[in-house]
Amino acid sequence: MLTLPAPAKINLFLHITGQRDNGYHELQTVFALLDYGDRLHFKPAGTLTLSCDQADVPRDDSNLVLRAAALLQQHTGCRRGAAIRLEKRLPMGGGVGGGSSDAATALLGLDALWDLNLPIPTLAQLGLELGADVPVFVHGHSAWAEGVGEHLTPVSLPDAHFLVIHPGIHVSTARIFGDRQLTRDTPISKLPASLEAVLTDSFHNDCEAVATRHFPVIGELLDWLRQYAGNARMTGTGACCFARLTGAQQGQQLLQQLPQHWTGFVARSRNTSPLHEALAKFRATKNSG
Ligand SMILES: C[C@@](CO)(OP(=O)(O)O)[C@H](O)COP(=O)(O)OP(=O)(O)OC[C@H]1O[C@@H](n2ccc(N)nc2=O)[C@H](O)[C@@H]1O
Ligand SMILES: Nc1ncnc2c1ncn2[C@@H]1O[C@H](COP(=O)(O)OP(=O)(O)O)[C@@H](O)[C@H]1O
Repeated sequence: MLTLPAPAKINLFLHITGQRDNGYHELQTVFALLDYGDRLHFKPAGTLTLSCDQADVPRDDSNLVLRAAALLQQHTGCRRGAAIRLEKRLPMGGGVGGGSSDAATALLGLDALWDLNLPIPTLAQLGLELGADVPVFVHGHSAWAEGVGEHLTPVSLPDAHFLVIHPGIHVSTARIFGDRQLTRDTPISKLPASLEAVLTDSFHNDCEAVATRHFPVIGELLDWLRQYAGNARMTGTGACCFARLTGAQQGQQLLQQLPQHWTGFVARSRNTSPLHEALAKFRATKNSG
């Protein structure tokens, strides 16, 4: 049995700098990986199956975990199976990359379980076919991202705690990107010098205004967070919003005061993904045994 984490991410800012002919948006962002997320359990088996502890998670071929597994089989010709159990903790359509991270963990976990040993760039290329956010989780570093999110430069962020709140709604990425009022001309920025710099006003999330118009509760959530932390912001295309904390304790206190119907978690940013740390341990144990 192999158990691996699928960490969340937050976009510390998100600038839309243009749009390609195929409709996809050019962006600039910093992905901060977090030490909180889903978990996947893998058992060798004759066929591919997926189970999940949460009723609203798709278990059919639309689940990114099964799509990742099928893509890996197709790419390598491998016909081995696995019984995969998904422990879902991240909100779906929350902008914290749960589905993309599950897909990356499935790619890397099955690569290890099936002894395929594909290079990381190959797995990231396969991941990109599943979603723009998958490569950052495959590479496993907090990163400055450009293009549609596939041009990644690892960054070293200072150790920071964040409160991440989900207002209980599902935001479709395609709906936000399809809005005519979305600002698509933010000037290109240079890689900022520090985390503090990206949490200041000149960096922002271009999707925030559109998402708040579609879902006023996101504006209410930002107002609530800003009473306690000036740097509150939405992540990705929503719906979650986050604030940098003075420490874990402040986060626990704020979670106690959370209005009804909102849920949240406190997490630390990680420069190296917990997934890659767990895989390194798995490989070390395998090689020594
Ligand atoms: C913008 C981000 C920032 O992290 O938003 P979140 O999804 O995390 O909220 C992501 O890059 C999103 O990546 P991901 O969620 O994988 O998106 P995909 O499945 O590839 O695309 C969903 C839809 O969004 C639109 N899309 C996506 C990415 C992009 N750079 N431009 C787009 O226009 C396309 O219409 C696409 O059909
Ligand atoms: N394993 C999965 N976990 C979450 N969502 C999934 C998964 N597989 C497929 N999906 C689909 O992807 C959509 C967005 O996924 P998610 O990554 O949670 O959102 P976001 O990109 O906003 O963080 C979901 O609404 C769901 O329909």
